[in-house]
Amino acid sequence: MSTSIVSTIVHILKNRIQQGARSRTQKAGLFALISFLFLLAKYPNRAIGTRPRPDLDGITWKGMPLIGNTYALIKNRNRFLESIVENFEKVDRDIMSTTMLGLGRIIAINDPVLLEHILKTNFENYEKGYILNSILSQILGNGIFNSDGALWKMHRKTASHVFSTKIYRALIDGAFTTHSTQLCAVLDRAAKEGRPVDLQALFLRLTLDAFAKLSFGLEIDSLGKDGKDPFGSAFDYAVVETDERFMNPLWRVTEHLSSKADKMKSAVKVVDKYAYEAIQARRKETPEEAKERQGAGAREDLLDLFMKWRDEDGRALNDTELRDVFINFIIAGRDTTAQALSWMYYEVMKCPAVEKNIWREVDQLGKPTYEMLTKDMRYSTAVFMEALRLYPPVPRNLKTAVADDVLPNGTQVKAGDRIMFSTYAIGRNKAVWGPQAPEFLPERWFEGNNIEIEKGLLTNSTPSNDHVWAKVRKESQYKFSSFNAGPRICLGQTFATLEALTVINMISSRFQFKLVPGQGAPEPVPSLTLPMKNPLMVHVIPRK
Ligand code: HEM
Repeated sequence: MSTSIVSTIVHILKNRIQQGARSRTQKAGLFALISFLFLLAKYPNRAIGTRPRPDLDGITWKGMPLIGNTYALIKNRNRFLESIVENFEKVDRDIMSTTMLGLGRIIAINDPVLLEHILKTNFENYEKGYILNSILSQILGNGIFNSDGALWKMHRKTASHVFSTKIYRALIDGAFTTHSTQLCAVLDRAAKEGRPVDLQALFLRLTLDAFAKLSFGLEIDSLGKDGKDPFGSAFDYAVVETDERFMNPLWRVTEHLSSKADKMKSAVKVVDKYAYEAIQARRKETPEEAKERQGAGAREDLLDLFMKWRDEDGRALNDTELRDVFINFIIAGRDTTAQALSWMYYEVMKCPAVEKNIWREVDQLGKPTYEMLTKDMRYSTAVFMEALRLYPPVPRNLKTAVADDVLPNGTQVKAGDRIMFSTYAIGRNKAVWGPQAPEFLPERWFEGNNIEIEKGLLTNSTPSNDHVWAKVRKESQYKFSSFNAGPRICLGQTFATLEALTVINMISSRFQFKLVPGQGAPEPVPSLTLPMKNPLMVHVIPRK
């Protein structure tokens, strides 16, 4: 319906109201109709509340009256990431403007140059913002993922002290190896009993145990227990439900009308219990007990550091604030690495040449050490990076512009616009990664290999001797953005890589995995991270 027709109808109706006396109901009905038609005229192809943006005409994805692109985005919710990739390919551009109820104008970008501008060059202008904060705060509170400005700086600065080479060495000798050994025992048992296992669930248990111990001194021991993992189940539920809010502008109402609000509350309560127990236990600890826990190196964990923090008035963090630290770091430390390992092993199981190369590498190495993981496990590092490129555990992100800005390609951004970028889509963008972008090719990570590589081309070379394997390519943070980039780059990048390499070293030297037939290709479930929808069922076969 064209704007001028609607305006004429509105005009006629207005006159009619003024002309004759009407009953109250009639007046209300007419008023509602006029308001509706007025809105229709004002928002003919974009969501209510958004401004017309003729400057974005060339990149705008035309929407429906009043709701803009809301329906199209919700319709694709279950394959949202794939649809981003497809839409960018369809328009053959790396920028797109849409509007959505609740989120307003969203400018989606798919280009490392634009990403660098948002994440680094004009970093101060793009914040997480109010909408993101209100959606995430029930689970993440005001933790590092959900904060901006001074609060974010406090979290970042305090936490950064935990990530040092000294700690990494201790972790490889301790938690990483201990938990990987425990995982090997679980796999051993499954192999002996001929019982398939869910590899994704096991990786999640391993990373939860390792990170809870390291960060908050918690002994969750989910790997050692059979049956349900109460923390993991509650946490997963809360993360998936939280993500759903992005696609539902009325989530506050609909959650209350269904049983979701109560279920969400219960899930958060379960998660909180772990956090508060750890905090209480630490508050009760005597100086002698603290000394014993920290060991000879007086190593402080995350909880120690955040409990020691004081603002300029000497105020310490309260229990709720410490709880937020816990939850934010658990999502960072548990889900991401476990999901990356799950997607990686899925790809490895599909490609015997890659599997063989990993074996060649790990079979000539002994027990993991810091030097070995950082220098000698180059092929495995490439395999892990390749999995992160195609399956980034934080697959998309949203920022809000604080003030007007102009992107390097000339696109105008107005204050309040949202910028959406999907690391998943950038990782599959052929203009960025070459024609073989959608393929799993660890070889692309080696210097000297151009993008036209053949799968398994290097199968017959020997990883540690061949010059081709000499150095893993260091890509720009904006091209390979799976760990984010700029001032908010992932704090746990080295932690995650070393943990994953320890796991790969220890399990691939002892076991081969084979996909249980008939389960189909894994699909990601829409979430804040990138879990597989179904269990990743594998047969475990001892190698030696
Ligand atoms: C493969 C594993 C991992 C991947 C792919 C990954 C990726 C990311 C990404 C994309 C972000 C930016 C998120 C955002 O701003 O919304 C991020 C932030 C962060 N990550 Fe990781 N991460 C991984 C593992 C870890 C681990 C193991 C830790 C902790 C030990 C960690 C700690 C953090 C922290 C603290 C931030 C917040 C940084 C900030 O906002 O300043 N990450 N990570």
